[in-house]
Amino acid sequence: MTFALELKDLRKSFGKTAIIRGINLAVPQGERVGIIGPNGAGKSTLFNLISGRFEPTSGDVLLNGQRLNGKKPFEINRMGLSRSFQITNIFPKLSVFENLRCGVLWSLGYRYTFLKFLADLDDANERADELMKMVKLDKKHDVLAINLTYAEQRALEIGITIAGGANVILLDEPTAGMSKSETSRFIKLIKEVTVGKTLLTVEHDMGVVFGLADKIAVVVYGELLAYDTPEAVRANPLVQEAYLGSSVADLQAGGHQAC
Ligand SMILES: Nc1ncnc2c1ncn2[C@@H]1O[C@H](COP(=O)(O)OP(=O)(O)OP(=O)(O)O)[C@@H](O)[C@H]1O
Repeated sequence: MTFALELKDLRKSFGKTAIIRGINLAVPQGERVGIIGPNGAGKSTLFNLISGRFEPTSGDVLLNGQRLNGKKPFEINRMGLSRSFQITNIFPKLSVFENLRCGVLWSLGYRYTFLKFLADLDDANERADELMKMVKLDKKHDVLAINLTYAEQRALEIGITIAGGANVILLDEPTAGMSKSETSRFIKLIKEVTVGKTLLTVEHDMGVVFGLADKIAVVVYGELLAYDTPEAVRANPLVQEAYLGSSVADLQAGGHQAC
C-alpha cells in the first residue's frame, strides 16, 4: 500500500542534541492527523523535516511513495505537499481574488512566460473563484488582504495553501489567535476544504485537535509515544503521564486550554 505520507526511522540532531529520535509513521490518503506533544517535544522540527525546510540526519520521508530527501521545499510542494505559514503567504496589498489567483498561478508552475500566462489565466481565474467560495470569502472579492479580519486572513491563507490541489496539507496552529466561535467555524471550514486530503496539523489547543483529527500523533522527547484515535489517545495512560498537571484533565475533556 502506498501511503500519502510515510516517515521511516526519521531522525534529526542539532549538533550533538538528538531532537527527533527515530519516528515511524504511515498516514493513509484522506486521514486527518493532529500532532500534539509538550513544549519542545519536536513537533515543529518534524513539520520542518516533512516540508523540506530541514534535511533529516537520517531516515526517510516519503510523499505518495516518493522519497523527499534532498528535495527543496518548492519541489516538495510541486510533488503534492502544501504547508501554510500563518499569514506570511498573503500579499497584504492584493485583493482576496488576486491573492488566490497568485496561489493558483504559482502552483501551475507559471514562470513569467507571457504566452503561458495568458493561456493559464482563464483557468486560474476560474480556480480562484472556486477557492474564494470554498473559503467563504466570495463576498470579499475585491477587498485588500490587509483589510480583512484576522479570521478572514487565516481563511485566505488556507485558500492559498490548497490552491494547487496538493493532496497533503500541513497546517501550523490553524486557529491560533481566534475567538472560540471563530475557532469552531474555522474547524468546520478546514474539514470542508480538506475532504479527501491528508491533513497534518500541529496544534496546542486540545479542543481543536480533538475536533479536527481522525488520528492523533503524540510526540514526546522526539519520539512517537502514540498514534491512535482521539478516544484511544485520551485514554492512554502513557499520554496522560506525558501531560503533567492540568493538561491531563484537559486531554480527558478535549477542552480548549493550551497544553
Ligand atoms: N534550528 C535549530 N537549532 C537548534 N535547536 C533547535 C532548532 N530548532 C529547534 N531546536 C530545538 O529542538 C527542540 C524541539 O523544538 P521544536 O520547536 O521542534 O518543539 P515543539 O514541539 O514544536 O515545541 P513548541 O510546542 O514549544 O512549539 C527544542 O529544544 C529547540 O530548542
